[in-house]
Amino acid sequence: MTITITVDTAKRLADGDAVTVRPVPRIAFRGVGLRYFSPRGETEALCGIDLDIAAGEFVAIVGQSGCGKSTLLSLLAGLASPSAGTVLIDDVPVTGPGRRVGFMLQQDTLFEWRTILENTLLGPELRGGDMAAARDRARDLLIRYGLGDFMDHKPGQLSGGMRQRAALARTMCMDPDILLLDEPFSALDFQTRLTLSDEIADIIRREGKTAILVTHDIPEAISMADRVVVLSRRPGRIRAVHDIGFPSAGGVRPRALAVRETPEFPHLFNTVWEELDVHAE
Ligand SMILES: Nc1ncnc2c1ncn2[C@@H]1O[C@H](COP(=O)(O)OP(=O)(O)OP(=O)(O)O)[C@@H](O)[C@H]1O
Repeated sequence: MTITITVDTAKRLADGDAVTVRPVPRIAFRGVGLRYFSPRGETEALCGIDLDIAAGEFVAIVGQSGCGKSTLLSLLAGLASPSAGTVLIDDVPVTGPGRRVGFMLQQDTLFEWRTILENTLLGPELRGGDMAAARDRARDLLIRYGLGDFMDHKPGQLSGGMRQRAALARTMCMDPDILLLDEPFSALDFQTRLTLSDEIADIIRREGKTAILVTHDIPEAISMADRVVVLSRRPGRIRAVHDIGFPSAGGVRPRALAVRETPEFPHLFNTVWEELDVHAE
């Protein structure tokens, strides 16, 4: 007999059983569906989502507008509950917002009246605890993200890319295991977007976080992620999952550019584009 088990259940096996040990995924969607109810009627946003994401993996979600991408993130953040199925983090169902999940959004939502350091310290202030340690961590993060000289500046004195790095520092200061990135670069100009997406993917990988990026930008998804998940039109179902085999950044050219110049890129881009089915009625 061959049994596939999780690490947790390995102890219970009888001698002689052939065993494939599979670690518990950091994130699991099991048969997940979600319907919104409003005075204007019912909207089925997601249907039959089954997806495992390993610890440390970087997954991008692409799909047409309104297909349920942000809803998927809200389910993981515990801000919405599934109408069907279960969302699990380390095998534990998500029942509400928790400390393990951090958000990075399109709008950086920095408080304009607070300095960059004070913005970075917002989470620890709300959570309470050792503020001296939090201050050290915040300073260290800001230095590492290239904002060491701007800690005492107000957000209005920073460029769009710097503001997003500050927003990332604020999220990372809470040390989440999982990062949800909801179109974090879409308000930036193209050049900033390319370099910042590289920088942020590197930071997230270096710090061993598990990340889910929602984006409309196929090249961005391909160049940042380990896997690209394509959702169908609403109700969002998983249409395809692509493993991305490009090596990590490290060269002189930004990975976002280098990936676009590989021979595999056009085929992958066209495949995802067709799966998005933008012209269908
Ligand atoms: N709170 C809500 N109440 C009712 N319907 C909602 C609610 N939030 C989202 N919807 C609907 O659910 C569907 C999925 O929305 P969602 O924001 O998840 O899509 P999306 O793929 O992230 O869209 P976009 O790419 O445009 O941001 C849409 O039709 C949206 O109008």
